[in-house]
Amino acid sequence: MAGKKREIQLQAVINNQSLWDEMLQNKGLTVIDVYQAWCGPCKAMQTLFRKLKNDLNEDEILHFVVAEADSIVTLQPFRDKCEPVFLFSVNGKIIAKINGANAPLVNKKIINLINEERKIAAGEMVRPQYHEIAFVDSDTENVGEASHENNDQLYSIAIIKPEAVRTGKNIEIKEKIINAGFVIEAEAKRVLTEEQVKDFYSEIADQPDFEDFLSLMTSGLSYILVISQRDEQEPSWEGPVPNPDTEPKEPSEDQYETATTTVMKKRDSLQEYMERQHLSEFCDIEENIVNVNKLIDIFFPDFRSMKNVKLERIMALLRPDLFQGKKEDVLNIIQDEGFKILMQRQIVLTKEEAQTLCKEYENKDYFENLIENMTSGPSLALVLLRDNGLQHWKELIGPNTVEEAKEYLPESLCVHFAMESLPINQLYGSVSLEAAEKEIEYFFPPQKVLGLIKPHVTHEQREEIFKLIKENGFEITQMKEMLLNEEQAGKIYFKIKQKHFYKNILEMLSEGPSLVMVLTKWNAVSDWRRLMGPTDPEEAKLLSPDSIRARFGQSTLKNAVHGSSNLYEATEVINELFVPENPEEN
Ligand SMILES: Nc1ncnc2c1ncn2[C@@H]1O[C@H](COP(=O)(O)OP(=O)(O)OP(=O)(O)O)[C@@H](O)[C@H]1O
Repeated sequence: MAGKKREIQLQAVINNQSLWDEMLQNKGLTVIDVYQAWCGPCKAMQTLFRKLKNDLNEDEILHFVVAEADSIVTLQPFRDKCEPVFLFSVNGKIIAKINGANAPLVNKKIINLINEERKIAAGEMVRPQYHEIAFVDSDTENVGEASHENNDQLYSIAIIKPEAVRTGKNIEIKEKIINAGFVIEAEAKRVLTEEQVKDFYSEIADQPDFEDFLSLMTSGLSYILVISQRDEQEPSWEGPVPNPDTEPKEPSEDQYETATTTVMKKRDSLQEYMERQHLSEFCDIEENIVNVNKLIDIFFPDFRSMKNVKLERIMALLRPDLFQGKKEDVLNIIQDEGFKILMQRQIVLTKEEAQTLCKEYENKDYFENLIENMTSGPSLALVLLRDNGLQHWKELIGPNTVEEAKEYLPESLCVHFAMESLPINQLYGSVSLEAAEKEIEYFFPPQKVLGLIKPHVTHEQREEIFKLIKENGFEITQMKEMLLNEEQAGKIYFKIKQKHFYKNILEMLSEGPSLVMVLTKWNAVSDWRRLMGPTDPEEAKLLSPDSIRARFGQSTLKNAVHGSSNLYEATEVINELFVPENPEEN
């Protein structure tokens, strides 16, 4: 009975409409456990609420109530449901709902909202424009606020600031985030525009040093990370679910302690974790769901659709006979099957390489012939990307030998492209995703090139160029904004220092900050030059209308971008302009 007494003190009972309306006058956050008369309030969550009440110690702005759906008209949509529902009212506005006794989610929601209330009270932020949620029948809803809560609520956004990226601190921050049990779901590297900074940090915009902050935040590359909690870290305890047929049991004091501690420890917010690690000055965390969703929409427009897709990268190979005879046919099929060809190259395999790639045939009597055949001329190596790519490629090409393929998968490419010369599958594919990554690394070793976006290019055009860079398979591994001085410009353009137009280049570069980037991919030097297009934008428009210079160049001098001419030049200039990407390795 001691437990019962505590419950009454913990949660006010709301069992008619006028008490409900009165409750909406509460200042701050009210956590409402909506219950049915026949099954009573959710006992399992009371342990958590009691703990939060004690830990947060915010009785003025944190209230807990139980509200009986059967006797309150507003709560009609929640009648006759066996699953508990928790509503969150801030200053009388119901702004969120969580279905089910999901202790971690409820815990996180309360802590976030109370932290917000504290910041608002301290004048550190303005009250967000919450939208009041609509109550819909929770059995029929499959979109809207509730699914929002269950699916999206768990994401946070981390913005690693330019200064941290410049000094290589981003590596440590990412490692710590991962080691603490969070998952980096997506990552973008961007120089934030002034508008973006003003928008995201609007709550501190009236502070005297905001202009300095603005220039720091736009001075170079920031990392924007979408972060979630790792699933397996979810505490298994959710407390006993109330059963209408039996008297609900209170957890024992022991259970109560362990369970609640688990909840509190494991679901520590990312913000709290960063503060404990003394990393918050390098990295801002956004956990407010409205802002998180806004940031995801801006920086990761494909994020939600991509989350449901298992994109896999594999390596495929057309053996020499097939490559010589039917290359176009095979490439058409690959594209028709929904694979994106990320990279491709012709390669004459060495004996060792052929032996490694043909390992599965090493006991066959034709192995020697096979190796001879494989090294006799160019093969075509491809990196393919597709949803469920590994399995789909295996099914498409079929088994290792034509004999097996005829028996088990007569429709496969193995049968379709069988060649007289050898009884094997003329197509190869990685056996696993791990093997694929190793093969890709081996056959398509990444190269770095310096890319420079010239000062005349606008922020909007930069965004377009980032898109092209990404679409063309480059990774921006380092980036910063620099007002290039004569010495730095001389290092980039050392080859043309004697040219008559060199002084014009210096003048053009002094007109404003350039954006310098390290672009990484296989064959980066020549691929970047191809993407830039011819030096003269007019010529580019004719010869390569989709190139960057054709689209954003104004003249030969103001031709939007620069790129290293060869690998040696790229390495030299990158070393001059950037600190090593991983300082601890050096
Ligand atoms: N005749 C010219 N008049 C003015 N500027 C020029 C002229 N020719 C080249 N430039 C400028 O000098 C830069 C370097 O010239 P270069 O001949 O090395 O061209 P590139 O290799 O196509 O370009 P980049 O080195 O910038 O990638 C060009 O990008 C252009 O901005």
